[in-house]
Amino acid sequence: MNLSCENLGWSVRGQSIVDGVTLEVREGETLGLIGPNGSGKSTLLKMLAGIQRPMRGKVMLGQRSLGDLPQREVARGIALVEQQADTADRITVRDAVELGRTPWLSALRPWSEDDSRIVARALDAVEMTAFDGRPWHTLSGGERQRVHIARALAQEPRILLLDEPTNHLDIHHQLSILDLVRKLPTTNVVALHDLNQAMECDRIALMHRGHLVALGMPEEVLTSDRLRRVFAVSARVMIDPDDGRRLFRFHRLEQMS
Ligand SMILES: Nc1ncnc2c1ncn2[C@@H]1O[C@H](COP(=O)(O)OP(=O)(O)OP(=O)(O)O)[C@@H](O)[C@H]1O
Repeated sequence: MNLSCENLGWSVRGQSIVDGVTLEVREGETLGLIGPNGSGKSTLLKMLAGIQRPMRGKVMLGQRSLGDLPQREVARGIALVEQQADTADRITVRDAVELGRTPWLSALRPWSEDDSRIVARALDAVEMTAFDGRPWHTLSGGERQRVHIARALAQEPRILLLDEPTNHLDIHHQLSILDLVRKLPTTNVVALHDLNQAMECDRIALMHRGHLVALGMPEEVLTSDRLRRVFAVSARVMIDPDDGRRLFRFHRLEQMS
């Protein structure tokens, strides 16, 4: 099921934060969402997830506008891991992940062994099984981030939206989370600041001052001219001799000779 948006916009006090964004996320792809601080990535993700109502335009899940769908149906289709997500203090790691099953439960469909298996699998995917009885407030920032991701996985969405999921994570867990996300059978949109990590996505969407200024294959979007204009950096491309992949090394513009 495709997620798309048309002419999406959101403003605050007359200032445009997201403006005229039209985008179709392809089924099964991992789309990297990049852009400088304040360029509108989180606002766009929240509108795509249906937790922030667009002021202009619309978000479509398949053929239907998100605004016309019941919240429960949206929650079964789309999971969002927010940047500074927090949760109530007095719960354990397992409780937090079990919350991901909420959209699937009802009086007619109570908690079952299947739900327990899905929760266990989600904890395992983020390497948090050993923490399952730990109170939430005792977790480190990176551990909390991994539990939030597990909660989203337990939701078994078709579309997974992640706002800087590698924030707080050590390098091992950054790589394993990104690897995990790429291998999931879901359609993913991942906001990232690390442009070398973004290069590993199927496509990249580049936001600048609320506008979507480029969308395409990583090497088409991340040209040195764009990096200079949007991020005010110059980039040197290096090739990894082991696998031939491109890597960036960045310099602030004023450092350039
Ligand atoms: N409710 C709000 N009230 C006022 N300003 C807002 C509000 N929400 C967002 N903004 C502003 O909109 C701009 C875009 O914010 P957003 O969080 O979408 O950017 P971002 O690209 O995700 O940034 P970052 O990379 O720093 O996380 C920022 O300048 C932010 O301060």
